[in-house]
Parts: sequence; C-alpha cells; structure tokens
Amino acid sequence: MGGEPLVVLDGVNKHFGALHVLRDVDLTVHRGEVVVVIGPSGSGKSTLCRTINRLETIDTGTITIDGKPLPAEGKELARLRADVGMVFQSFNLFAHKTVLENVTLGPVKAKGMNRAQARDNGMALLERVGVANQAGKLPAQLSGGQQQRVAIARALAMNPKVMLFDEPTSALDPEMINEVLDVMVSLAGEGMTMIVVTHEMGFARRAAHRVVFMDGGQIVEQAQPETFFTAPRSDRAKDFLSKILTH
Ligand SMILES: Nc1ncnc2c1ncn2[C@@H]1O[C@H](COP(=O)(O)OP(=O)(O)OP(=O)(O)O)[C@@H](O)[C@H]1O
Repeated sequence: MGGEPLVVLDGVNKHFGALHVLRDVDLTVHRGEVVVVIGPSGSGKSTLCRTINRLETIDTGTITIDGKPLPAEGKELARLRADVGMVFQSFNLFAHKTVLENVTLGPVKAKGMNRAQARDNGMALLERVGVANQAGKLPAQLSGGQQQRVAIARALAMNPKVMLFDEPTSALDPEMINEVLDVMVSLAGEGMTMIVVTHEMGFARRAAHRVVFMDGGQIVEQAQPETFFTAPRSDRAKDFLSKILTH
C-alpha cells in the first residue's frame, strides 16, 4: 500500500429533515488500500459511496480525491468523477449495445480515445474479467455474474483512481457470487484502491486492509479485518457481527 491519501472525507454531513443520513464522517482511504464498509441496513453505506462521487450532495464538509476538492457541479465535477469507477448492485449496462460496446463507449465519448484503441483496451479488460468470449453478445444473453464482470470492466475502462463497489454481489445467484468476488480480489492484488460495501465477509477476510463499520450515519469503528472480526470494540459492532456471522 502506497500510504498516500487518495480519497478524503472530512466532517461530511447529510440530513433529510431530522434524519442524519451521514454525520461527521471522517474517512481517509490511501492509495492501494482496500476498505470494506459494513453496517446494518439504513446505516448510510450507500449514501457514503454515492457521496464520494457526488451522486449525492452533502450539507457540510469536504471531499477530496487525489488532493482535489470535489465541486458540487460543473465540468470539473464530470472530469473528477471519471476518477471514480462505480459498480452497483444492478449492472446498469446498455441493453441494446454489445458487451464490447458497453466497455468502449465511455472512453471514446468522455476521454476522446480513438475507436481502435478503445476496442483493444476493451478487449483486454474483458479478458481480464474473464468474459472476452462474450464480447459480441448483448448483456441480456449473459448470466448475472458475467454482466457484473462486464460492469467492472466498463468502470475500469475509464482508468479510475479508485473503484467503489456498492453491494456488487447482492443481486446474484449464489454460484455467481464467487466469480465476481474473484475478479475483485485480483484487482485488489494488483494494487487498485477500492471502497467496497458488501455483506460478503469472506471478501473482507481475503482482500481488505481495513473494515469500516457504520451505524446511524456514523463511522462507529474501523480496524484491520482480523482485529475487527475477532475483537470488535463497540457493542453495536458486536451485535451486528453476531447477526451476520451466524447466517
Ligand atoms: N433520498 C433520500 N430521502 C430520504 N431518506 C433517504 C434518502 N436516501 C437515503 N435515505 C435514508 O438514509 C438512510 C441511509 O440510507 P443508505 O441507503 O445509505 O443506507 P445503507 O446502509 O446503504 O442501507 P442498505 O444496506 O439497506 O442498502 C436510510 O434510513 C434511508 O432511508
């Protein structure tokens, strides 16, 4: 791990009326670090992810990516947003474009890459996630696990500095979960900076440098996985772990 701060959230707050969706969130993610975010339903995990690339606005606080403050809107936001690759629970692929087109359109349109280069890059990325042989198909012809791997390749095609995953396996059949997690573990092994919201504690054990536990819109506790899983400090984390680890 490089140790240099890449994503910094400082005192970030967001309210909906009386509800504190995020409250005093201070989080620094270093270059090459893999951070797994866990917590009960409604604790603010998705909002945290969406806040990092300003899909959600914040009320107070600052967000920087690679030292640059993220503005609320405008061209600069679009440029900085490209530094953040997002993979959601639903794959959000273009249904009427081929798998290869899904991974080449972004770099051609947003980065001005020429088509031949985008195609070569796209094929290399599809190879990397193990679906190169599906390049000419439409997304609906692929399994859920394959579609999610295409979604990962599409995010990587923009050459992001950090990848955010928001429950990337929760819409998948059990037998497809591991093929997506394996791709994510290999990305982590290659030094990709990653923030991953997941209920897959096996992934946290295999790849995370740090587990961040959220509850009530706050970061309640954070620690290395082995420490967090064997000796959580807070009662809320103990309670949460006792529920999910018995399933
Ligand atoms: N646009 C919104 N308007 C009102 N309330 C919202 C909005 N977005 C999120 N919330 C509320 O903020 C809280 C945090 O939501 P969030 O989706 O971030 O939690 P989460 O930890 O990701 O939950 P889950 O694990 O169920 O996906 C929830 O109580 C949710 O209902």
